[in-house]
Amino acid sequence: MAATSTSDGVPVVAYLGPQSSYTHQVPTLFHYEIPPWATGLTSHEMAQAALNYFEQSEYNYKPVRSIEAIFEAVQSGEATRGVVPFENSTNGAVIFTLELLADRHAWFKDVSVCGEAYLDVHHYLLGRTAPASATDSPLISGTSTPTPTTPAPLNPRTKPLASLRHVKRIYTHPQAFGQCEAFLGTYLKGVERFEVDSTSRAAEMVAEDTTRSSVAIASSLAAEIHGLDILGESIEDRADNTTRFFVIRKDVETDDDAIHAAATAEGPTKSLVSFTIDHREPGTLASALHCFKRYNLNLTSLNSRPSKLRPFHYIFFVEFWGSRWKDPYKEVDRVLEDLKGHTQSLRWLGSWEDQLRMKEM
Ligand SMILES: O=C(O)C(=O)C[C@]1(C(=O)O)C=C[C@@H](O)C=C1
Repeated sequence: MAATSTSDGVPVVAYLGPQSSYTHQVPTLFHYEIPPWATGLTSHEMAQAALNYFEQSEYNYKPVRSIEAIFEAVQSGEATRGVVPFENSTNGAVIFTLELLADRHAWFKDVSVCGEAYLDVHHYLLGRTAPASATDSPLISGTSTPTPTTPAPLNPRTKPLASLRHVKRIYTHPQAFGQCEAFLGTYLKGVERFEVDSTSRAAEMVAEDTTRSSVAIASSLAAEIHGLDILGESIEDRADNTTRFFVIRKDVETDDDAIHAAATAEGPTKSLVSFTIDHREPGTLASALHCFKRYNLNLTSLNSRPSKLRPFHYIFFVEFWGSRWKDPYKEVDRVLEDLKGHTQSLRWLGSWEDQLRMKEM
C-alpha cells in the first residue's frame, strides 16, 4: 500500500473496532490483495493469520467506534487509510457509509475512495450454551410456518448447534440483522434485537453479559477472541453473502506518487460521483445519466440519499467504469465536465482498481 506516513512514519489504517469486525478482516488491510501467506486458507484461518500478521506488519491498525469515526480519522490525518463497508450482496447499500459520502456539511471534503475489496461474509451466532434444564427441551423444527402476512417464508440454511430457548436479546450491526432474517425468523422469532456499532462490539457485549442470555451475530474469529460458544454457524440467508468495502484516503489530488501509480496500473477501473439535480423538471436525471452513455462509460451502481435541502430531493451516487487518473481518451474528464451542465452540485468521490473485473481477468 503506497501511503503517506503519520508523524512516527508508520501508516495507520482505521477500521471498525473492536478487533475481529469484518472491516478488520478485509484483505485490503494488507496490500489491496490477498497476501501470499493467505492463499488457500479459509476466511476464518485467514483472519486468524491476519491477527498474527498485524503484530509484525509495517502498519498500525486503529480500531475506532463507528464508520463516522473512520471518516473522521482519515479527514483529520490521524489515519492514512480507512476501511468502510459500502454494500452487501444480500442486504444492499450500507446507508451509514452513503450518508458520510453525501457529506452535506463538507466535514470530509478531502476524503475520497482509493480502493475496494470483497469479503465472503459468514455469520455465526455467539453466546453461552443454555443451562442443563433448558437444553433438555428439544430444538424446534427449522421450517418456517406460512402465515397470512408471510405466505412463503424463507427457510434457514442451517440449524442451531445448541438450544436457544434461554436467549432473550440479540446484538449485532444492523447490516448483519438484514443478512440473517431466515435464521432469526425461524429460531429466534420475537426475541428483542439491539443494533450496535459493529459485529465485534456485539460479541464483546455478549461476553460481558453475566446473565448468559444474550447472543451476538458476529464472525467465528470474534467467538475465539471473546471466548464465546458458537450456537449457530453460517446463519446468513445466502451462501454467496459478500460485502464490498471501500478504502478511503485524504488528499489524493496532491499525491503525485499515488496518481502516477494509478495512471500506470494495468487493471480495469471504477469511479464514484455524487450529484444533485433539479428533478422537478421531467428528464433531468435521464439527461445527467445520458452523459455516461455518450462516453460509453458503463454504470455499475446507482444509489440515492435525501439531500436534506428540501423534502423528496436527493443526492444521487453513480459508480461507473473508468478512472480520473487513467483516462487516455479523456472520457472521464469530459463526463465530469458535461455533468456540470446537468446538475446542481457535483462531487467526484474517487477512482480505483475494479476488483470484481480483476478477478475475471
Ligand atoms: O460490523 C462489522 O463487523 C462490520 O465490519 C460492518 C459490516 C457492515 O456494515 O456491512 C460489515 C460486513 C457485514 O456485512 C456486516 C457488518
